[in-house]
Amino acid sequence: MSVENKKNSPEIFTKHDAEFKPKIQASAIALGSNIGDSLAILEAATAELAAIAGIQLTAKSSWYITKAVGPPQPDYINGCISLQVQMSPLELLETLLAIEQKFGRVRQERWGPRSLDLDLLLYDDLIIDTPTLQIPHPRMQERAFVLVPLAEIAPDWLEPISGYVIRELVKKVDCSDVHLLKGS
Ligand SMILES: Nc1ncnc2c1ncn2[C@@H]1O[C@H](COP(=O)(O)O)[C@@H](O)[C@H]1O
Ligand SMILES: Nc1nc2c(c(=O)[nH]1)N=C(COP(=O)(O)OP(=O)(O)O)CN2
Repeated sequence: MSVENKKNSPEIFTKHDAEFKPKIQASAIALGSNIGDSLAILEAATAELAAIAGIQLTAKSSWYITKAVGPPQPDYINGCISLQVQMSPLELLETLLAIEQKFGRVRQERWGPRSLDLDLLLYDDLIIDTPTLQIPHPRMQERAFVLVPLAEIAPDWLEPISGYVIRELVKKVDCSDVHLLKGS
């Protein structure tokens, strides 16, 4: 198959094809922060992403206060956005990592506190499994702090590994530690 055809057929991407630039695709991103002025950081990061060429913000969830999963640390603010992107999954990941850096993200312990975490959850119905990038995000199915905001903006999006849509996945997790941040 020609490169041009591969670009237009996301369903036949393989792990070796993550650098191909497709036409416009939908993507979902999870945002989280529990250090600094988290709400301001999350709003600014969203605006920063939306201003990038090749990215269009299509939906933004409410913000939620969530109990930290992992070692003891302050509560997080979490939310999700959906985008139309005209960049490859790898380019999108690099864009997210650059914005994390800009907002002072320091990588320390796994699941430790951070000023900004941006996770690439879904990219159309693509499945990618490489050392640097896994899509769908491998832990999204078990995370109420991801599924609750995602269900708000994309209830019918199919998570291609489980075969369930987001509104079904959110019913399978305990959402008692996820609370709407009033006014967001
Ligand atoms: N789907 C993904 N979204 C974000 N980061 C990913 C994804 N798949 C692999 N990665 C790698 O994870 C680290 C970032 O880890 P965090 O501690 O969650 O920020 C990054 O180096 C990616 O290569
Ligand atoms: N409530 C809440 N808890 C969390 C949150 C979060 O956003 N909200 N992010 C984490 C992410 O940890 P890390 O990025 O190190 O791991 P990952 O690669 O599994 O996403 C760990 N725990």
